[in-house]
Amino acid sequence: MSGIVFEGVSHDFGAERVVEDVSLDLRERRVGIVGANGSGKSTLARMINGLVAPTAGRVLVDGLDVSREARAVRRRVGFVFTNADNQIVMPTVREDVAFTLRRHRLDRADAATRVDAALARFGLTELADRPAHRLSGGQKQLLALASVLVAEPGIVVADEPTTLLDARNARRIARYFADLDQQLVVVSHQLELLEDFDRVIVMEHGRVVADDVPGVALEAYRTLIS
Ligand SMILES: Nc1ncnc2c1ncn2[C@@H]1O[C@H](COP(=O)(O)OP(=O)(O)OP(=O)(O)O)[C@@H](O)[C@H]1O
Repeated sequence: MSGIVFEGVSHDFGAERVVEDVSLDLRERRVGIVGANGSGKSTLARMINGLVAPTAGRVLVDGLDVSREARAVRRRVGFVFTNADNQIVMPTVREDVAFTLRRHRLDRADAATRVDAALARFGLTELADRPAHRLSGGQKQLLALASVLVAEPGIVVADEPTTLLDARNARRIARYFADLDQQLVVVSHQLELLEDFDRVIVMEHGRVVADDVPGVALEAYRTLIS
């Protein structure tokens, strides 16, 4: 059973219900999630790898219940945070990308080859020995993507991964996403990034209010916020 399944999922932060009875069966390769600020997109995305637990219902990843089998799920799901600073754990750019591979039991040469390839793919080769915390906001976003994707997780969830990128790097990421073999779930306010996705979910006040091919779903969202 591959894919991501939400079964009657709700989530409350204190007295506030921020996700309300969401049921989805996500098997498409590229799924976008859009919605106004505070509509519950990040909370929904975070439930895919157990960063947030459902208050009601359950989330399954490849048939595994995320609440019960969090470790196994986290090995399959790579999560790219909105705020890349949350993700930087090592002093330099190269070390940070390499850190993801520490559990992969690769020999040094294989690991170095993969790290170099990831750095090149995200335009970070020149910055490899720089202190990671001193990169610009956009460079940190590229680093966050490289650090997650170097491990080639089966599913990639990215929460607003292109907000700080210039047009050239945003196109670089869009092309990279288009070529990615893995399943990809992207939360974004940049609607053009999702235009050639397979499916787009529109959230409003914690509920799914549209769920369709991008042409239809994005139009519904534009109408909603206009
Ligand atoms: N840790 C938290 N504790 C309490 N409330 C929270 C927490 N995280 C989010 N919320 C609240 O839950 C609601 C949904 O937040 P969420 O981050 O899922 O929205 P979003 O659609 O991703 O918004 P944005 O587009 O602004 O990133 C908001 O009202 C927010 O204030």
